[in-house]
Amino acid sequence: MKNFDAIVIGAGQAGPFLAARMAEKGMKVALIERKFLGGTCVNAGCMPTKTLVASARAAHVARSGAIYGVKIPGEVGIDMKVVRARAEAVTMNARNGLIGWFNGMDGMSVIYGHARFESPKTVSVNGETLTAPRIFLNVGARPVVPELPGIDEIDYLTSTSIIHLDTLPRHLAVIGGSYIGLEFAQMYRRFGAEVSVIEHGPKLASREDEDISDAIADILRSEGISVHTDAGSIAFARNGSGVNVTAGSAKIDASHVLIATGRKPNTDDLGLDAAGVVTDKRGYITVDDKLATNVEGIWALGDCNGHGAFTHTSYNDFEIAAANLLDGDDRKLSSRILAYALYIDPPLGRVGMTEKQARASGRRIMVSTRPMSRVGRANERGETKGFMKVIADTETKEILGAAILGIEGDEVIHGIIDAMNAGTTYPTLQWSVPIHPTVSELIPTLLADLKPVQL
Ligand SMILES: Cc1cc2nc3c(=O)[nH]c(=O)nc-3n(C[C@H](O)[C@H](O)[C@H](O)COP(=O)(O)OP(=O)(O)OC[C@H]3O[C@@H](n4cnc5c(N)ncnc54)[C@H](O)[C@@H]3O)c2cc1C
Ligand SMILES: NC(=O)c1ccc[n+]([C@@H]2O[C@H](COP(=O)([O-])OP(=O)(O)OC[C@H]3O[C@@H](n4cnc5c(N)ncnc54)[C@H](O)[C@@H]3O)[C@@H](O)[C@H]2O)c1
Repeated sequence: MKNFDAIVIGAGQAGPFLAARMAEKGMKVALIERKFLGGTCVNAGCMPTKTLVASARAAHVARSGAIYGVKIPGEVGIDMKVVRARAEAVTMNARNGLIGWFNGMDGMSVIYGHARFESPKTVSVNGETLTAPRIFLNVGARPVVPELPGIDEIDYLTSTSIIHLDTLPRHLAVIGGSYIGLEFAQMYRRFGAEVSVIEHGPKLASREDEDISDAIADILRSEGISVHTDAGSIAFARNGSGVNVTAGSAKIDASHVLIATGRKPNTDDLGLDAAGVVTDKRGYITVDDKLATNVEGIWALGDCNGHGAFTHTSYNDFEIAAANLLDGDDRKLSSRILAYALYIDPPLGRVGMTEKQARASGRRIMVSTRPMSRVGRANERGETKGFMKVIADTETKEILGAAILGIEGDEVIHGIIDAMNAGTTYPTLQWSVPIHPTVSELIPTLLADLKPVQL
């Protein structure tokens, strides 16, 4: 049996940083990872996909050159091998950066292998037993593949395998119309594939307000993507080297199928029963406001606790755990204001409540919207799709939430994220003096247009 002061299982976006902080404090730490340091974000998520999105945008801008008076002789072509190699290089730089950082770190043992609990204080990996008074779980999640008729007869892609594709599909059918599905749908359309999105719900990106979901669908349709919502029963049949996809009355002759129907936590093969750790019925580990599980000395961070499914929420879990356990601070999960972006182009930046959630909260609310076509910067850049929206509390004047679907929306939203985290009310933010010409300069104008809504 090997003794440690702490064991971290999973090297995603929380575990490595917490392990390093603990080692820095003089603790003897084991960091166990079954695949690659950096987890999903670095190896199969944000970093490769956003690199691919950048290639897709370059193709789109090149094709749009004529609008700007830029002449490109001949057709814009895509070299998928180069596209793939770029994403691979970004991943490898980040992964190797982590490997280099951990190499020779005092007090740190990085162990590659699949870890399982044997008891609340012991974990087995590669046939060895390790023990520690503190165990941190950062095991992440993986794609869900629904048992749809015919799925076992076909070759399908998931978000993990599609990033290794270095050829262009003739027709990509994307099952699932949320973050993963929509980012890949637009990307592959811009690479030159035909793309159909099949979503069984009534709206794309269904966590958003309907006006946002509708605007997203318009953006994708305007680029020639077929969008099928309320898709009815979905089934697959092999057709030579391709796949016939049926979705209600729609029939799609696809060459490739991407399954993007959600993710599930990697908690089913972790021996949680041996430790007595409780999960909810979907397998997410139950944690309190300080990320502690029901078993003393075991914490769960990142996607596996179901309180966020983003890199920044996982990293924030590390910050909360480190602040409480190492710095004598008192940080809580419930203080986090959720923000995220959807990286279609133009992107959607989001923070706080949707209008739907604000209405359901029973508050008296005010809402303001502004189309990007009335934003000077967007007109100058020739990219006027989308709109901005903000929701505020009529009585307290708090900003409750915002959505910026438009050029630089993922960056512009940070003005509102910062204001909300600082507790700034909308009348104060209205008096900021932003820079011209920017998209952000319209935020005070947007706030000035807040109108009460009928509940
Ligand atoms: C295609 C895609 C695009 C995304 N884009 C974005 C984005 O733009 N922005 C954003 O914020 N988020 C994005 N995400 C989500 C983001 O990647 C995750 O939320 C993020 O990686 C946080 O994960 P984590 O730290 O919880 O764990 P992960 O990063 O999933 O890491 C968990 C690690 O634990 C390891 N592991 C699991 N079980 C065991 C075990 N028993 N023993 C040893 N090791 C184990 C795994 O191998 C893995 O390395 C994207 C996800 C996908 C799939
Ligand atoms: N930009 C980002 O931050 C980003 C990008 C990609 C992924 N992610 C993370 O990855 C997670 C998973 O993303 P996702 O898009 O796979 O999942 P999701 O849970 O967000 O969406 C899944 C979608 O698939 C649909 N669906 C489910 N079953 C279906 C079926 N049988 N047929 C047709 N449609 C079906 C759902 O209605 C939903 O719209 C997200 O929660 C997100 O946090 C984040």
